[in-house]
Amino acid sequence: MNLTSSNALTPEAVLKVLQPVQDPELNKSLVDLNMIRHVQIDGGIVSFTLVLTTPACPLREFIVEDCQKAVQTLPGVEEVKVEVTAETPKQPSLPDRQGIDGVKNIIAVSSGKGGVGKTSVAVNMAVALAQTGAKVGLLDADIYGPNGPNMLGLGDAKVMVREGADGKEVLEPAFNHGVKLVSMAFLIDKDQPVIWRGPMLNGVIRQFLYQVQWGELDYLIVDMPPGTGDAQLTLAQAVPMAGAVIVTTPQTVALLDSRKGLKMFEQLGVPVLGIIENMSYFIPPDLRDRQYDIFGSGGGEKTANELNVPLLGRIPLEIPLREGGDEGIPIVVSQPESASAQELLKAAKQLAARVSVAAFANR
Ligand SMILES: Nc1ncnc2c1ncn2[C@@H]1O[C@H](COP(=O)(O)OP(=O)(O)OP(=O)(O)O)[C@@H](O)[C@H]1O
Repeated sequence: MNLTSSNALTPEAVLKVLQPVQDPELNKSLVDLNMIRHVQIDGGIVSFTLVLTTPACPLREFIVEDCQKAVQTLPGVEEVKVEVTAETPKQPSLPDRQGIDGVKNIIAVSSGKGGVGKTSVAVNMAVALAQTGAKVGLLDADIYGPNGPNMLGLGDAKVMVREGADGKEVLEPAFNHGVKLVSMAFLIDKDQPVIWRGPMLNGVIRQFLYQVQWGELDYLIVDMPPGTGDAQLTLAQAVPMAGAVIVTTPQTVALLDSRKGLKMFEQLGVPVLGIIENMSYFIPPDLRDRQYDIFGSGGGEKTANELNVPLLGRIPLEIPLREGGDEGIPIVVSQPESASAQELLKAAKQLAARVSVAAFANR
């Protein structure tokens, strides 16, 4: 009997023992998903690359640990080295909707009504995703309150127009905190009221989608105007969307409006990836262990359950979040350890996970 060969530590033996380890979100074997690559053996040291479906994977440590435990059951293993990288899947294209070259996932951030913190959430989630290593763009399509540039510290930025390789005009996005940005604010005179008819808005949104040099992006976050209007319709009919996120506060009135928004996206064939409850509770700066439910509590969770969509996060009301927005340094950069920054990062990771699940479900 040849004991050495049957017990030999080989790449095949490593893949075999990793076969039952699943991606907990996709419920499929990591090996079958081609997420385990470049298995190498050097004496008792086993090394391989784990290719996740998003750099923002919320279960990264958990999956690495599962892999290490499985490989350590093989005789002769002294150490398991896992190099973690990511390849974000691209949403499949649709016959009647034209994707953007290089842009893998387009995500709308919407709210039923204004002032719920939609832009703050969109900006911070975009920056949080970039912090995990993802390539991120932000299209600020909120004509009524295009605050994206101010919140990203790009208040004085202008859209740069130049001639592309094919002689057509192309727009260069602005860039800060790891995020590429184009905003309606770049086109609007700050002192003039915005009176745009549907076709005009439609034209600008399409220009921002297709004429901007976005380059390679894992996620393009679109900050929508509040409500259910032309911008939502244009976006949903133009590009294949990974999905929409609805931002709400815990109050009943805000939640009723959110339900309408959610129904609208469903009617347009855009999956709702989740709800984010903002201003969930107030943390006083001088009493950090206290929480006050200024706008009520539990509303986001109740609505998410009722409508069968995940609640991606509950962001507290904190003064530094507002200050960060005013100063152009998002709280995930200025105070990453704060409760709201942590919750925004968690929500961004949950969102990325939902996008990956949707991309694989559509294959
Ligand atoms: N969790 C929070 N804690 C503290 N301040 C917040 C929070 N969320 C938002 N704000 C503040 O509330 C104000 C409104 O937020 P924001 O502009 O993000 O809302 P919005 O929903 O995008 O509004 P609109 O749709 O009307 O443009 C801003 O001054 C912002 O800094």
